[in-house]
Amino acid sequence: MSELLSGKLVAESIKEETVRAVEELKKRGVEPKLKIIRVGENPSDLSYERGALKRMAGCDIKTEVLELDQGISQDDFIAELELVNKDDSVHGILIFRPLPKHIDENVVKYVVAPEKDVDCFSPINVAKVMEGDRSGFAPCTPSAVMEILGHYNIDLNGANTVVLGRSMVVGKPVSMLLLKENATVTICHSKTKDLSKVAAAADILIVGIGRAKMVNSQYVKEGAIVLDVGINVDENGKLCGDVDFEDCKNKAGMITPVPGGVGSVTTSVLAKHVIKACKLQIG
Ligand SMILES: NC(=O)C1=CN([C@@H]2O[C@H](COP(=O)(O)OP(=O)(O)OC[C@H]3O[C@@H](n4cnc5c(N)ncnc54)[C@H](OP(=O)(O)O)[C@@H]3O)[C@@H](O)[C@H]2O)C=CC1
Ligand SMILES: Nc1nc(=O)c2c([nH]1)NC[C@@H]1CN(c3ccc(C(=O)N[C@@H](CCC(=O)O)C(=O)O)cc3)C=[N+]21
Repeated sequence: MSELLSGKLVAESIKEETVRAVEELKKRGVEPKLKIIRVGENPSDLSYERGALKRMAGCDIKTEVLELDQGISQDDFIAELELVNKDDSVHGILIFRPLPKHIDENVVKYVVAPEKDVDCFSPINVAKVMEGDRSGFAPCTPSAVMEILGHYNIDLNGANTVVLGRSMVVGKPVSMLLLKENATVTICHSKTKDLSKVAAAADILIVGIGRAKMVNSQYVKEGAIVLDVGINVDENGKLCGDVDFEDCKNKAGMITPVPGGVGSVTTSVLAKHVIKACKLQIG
């Protein structure tokens, strides 16, 4: 059995740092606050919301959920978002995505205040991730991957890293964050030829494709480090990743489980980002 990369452990260590930072802010009379904006009742939004609320409570970060009707017009959504932008008591804004189809994300993304945009929706923050400028906010999930690699002192310098998936939520930003740390990055997607062969060349394999247990031991080089970003529900209704953990656990050198892996670090990063946003805004 390979070494388990424990997201829970990493989450706990980020949480401790965050709790201390919140205490400091409160001494200065500042109460950090996150506003979650949810349109409708998408189950995956609700599941993230539950985890986020629990984590924020554990860090003593005030959190409010703005629940908007599934049918809200784009103009009304923008008006609501502008109110949150202007509200000085709110330091961080998390908008659940994807938004309903009638609300154009390519319009709305320009509205969210970049200094409050804790999950990298604004093009300003996307550009900063591309440029390797750490002054903005990278999305929480890719940042969680980096936190795990950092916590376990995994050397990225020149490391042969393969990322499966190229979404704006996971694959693309994590690739840019890895590149910033001088990893050599190969980005794969649904059109990649000989996917298992490309993956099996990696020293570090990051998987975010949304295909339950698709990545088996054929995709994994002996001793490779495997981080599974996937969150799916298997045939028995249990949470599982995009990696077939049972098949890969002996071949990989280090591997994240699901649950208890990357997903459990995401909300800790969210809390960390709220504190960063708060500090940015109070100066
Ligand atoms: N841990 C957490 O907190 C979070 C976890 N997730 C999870 O991460 C996973 C990915 O999410 P997300 O990026 O939003 O998903 P998307 O569906 O937006 O993107 C999936 C990506 O994987 C690629 N892909 C899909 N099927 C294959 C395949 N058979 N072979 C190779 N590449 C493939 C797609 O390629 P193409 O571009 O060619 O279509 C695409 O780039 C999901 O399991 C999701 O639940 C997501 C957000 C947060
Ligand atoms: N702007 C935005 N950013 C997101 O990151 C985002 C989003 N919108 N919309 C919804 C999806 C879905 N998503 C989940 C994350 C964790 C769990 C989850 O189940 N987490 C478990 C832990 C899982 C584990 O331990 O691996 C928990 O919190 O207990 C589910 C869903 C994020 N999303």
